[in-house]
Amino acid sequence: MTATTFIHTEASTSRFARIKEQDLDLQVHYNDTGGDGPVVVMLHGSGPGASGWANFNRNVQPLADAGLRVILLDCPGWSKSDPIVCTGSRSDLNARALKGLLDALGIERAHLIGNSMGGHSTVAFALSNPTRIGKLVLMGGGTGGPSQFVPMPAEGIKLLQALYREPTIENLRRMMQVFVFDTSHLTEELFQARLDNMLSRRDHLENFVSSLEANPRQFPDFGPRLGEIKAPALIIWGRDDRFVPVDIGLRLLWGMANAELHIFSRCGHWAQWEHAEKFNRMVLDFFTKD
Ligand SMILES: O=C(O)/C=C/C(=O)/C=C/C=C(\O)C(=O)O
Repeated sequence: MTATTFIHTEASTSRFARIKEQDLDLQVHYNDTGGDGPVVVMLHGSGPGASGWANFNRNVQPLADAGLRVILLDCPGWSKSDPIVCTGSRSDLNARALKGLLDALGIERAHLIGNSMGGHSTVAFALSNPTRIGKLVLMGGGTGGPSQFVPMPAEGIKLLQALYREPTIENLRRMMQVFVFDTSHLTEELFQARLDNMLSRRDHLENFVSSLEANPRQFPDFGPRLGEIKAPALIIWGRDDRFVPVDIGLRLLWGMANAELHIFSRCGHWAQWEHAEKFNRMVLDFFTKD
């Protein structure tokens, strides 16, 4: 007899929570699935139409099947979470939202996986809530601030901002062309899903543009404070990342007390999607072994 695999879908794992944390009093959307093992929260990037599910759809099943409780938070201003204009540090705002969600769900401690903006937010959360974190996985993000080699904003970030200002399929294709290394994996279905997500929440797009106008540096440089983070951290980067260059990963490696770095070749800004199988193995190994 063969065992039946439980398939974790966006719809069946979709949940809402009211969170109150400092200045925040809003509804956030999240996905919650998996086993009764350690909790892992995944935080998505800042692209138009991004969401926890869009960023991590290749990672939920293997981690949940291994018994982890997998939570994907849609940050305020994305997907089905409430809209917001952010005039200060977006990394810290997302960290407050995460604290609010963990409190609402009665979760004391969690491993965190952050992609791009999600990496910045993970570091912000680790700095403000050091007793609430287990291990950290950071991909394509962890701190704002300069690259030593690439003019900032990087070409991908310029295309991302252009897409927010003019959310058309042409601008989406332009951004996605530099988003991943091997563009042959980008299907029409993926483009359409992204476009639908984007256009279904024009308030989010307009708020992002207003936020940038109020404060162009949404993601502060945590460089001087990285040494405060003692939690084990696995930093994963794409060699060919044209959004957040690979030397930002090196800055994290040097700055954090207990970090290791893996660089994938033939990989852009979406390591967890472009190299999903190996990424999932590495992360499971990192979470389950001492
Ligand atoms: O400006 C930064 O440092 C961060 C940029 C991002 O967070 C870009 C992320 C893009 C995605 O993850 C996406 O799915 O669109």
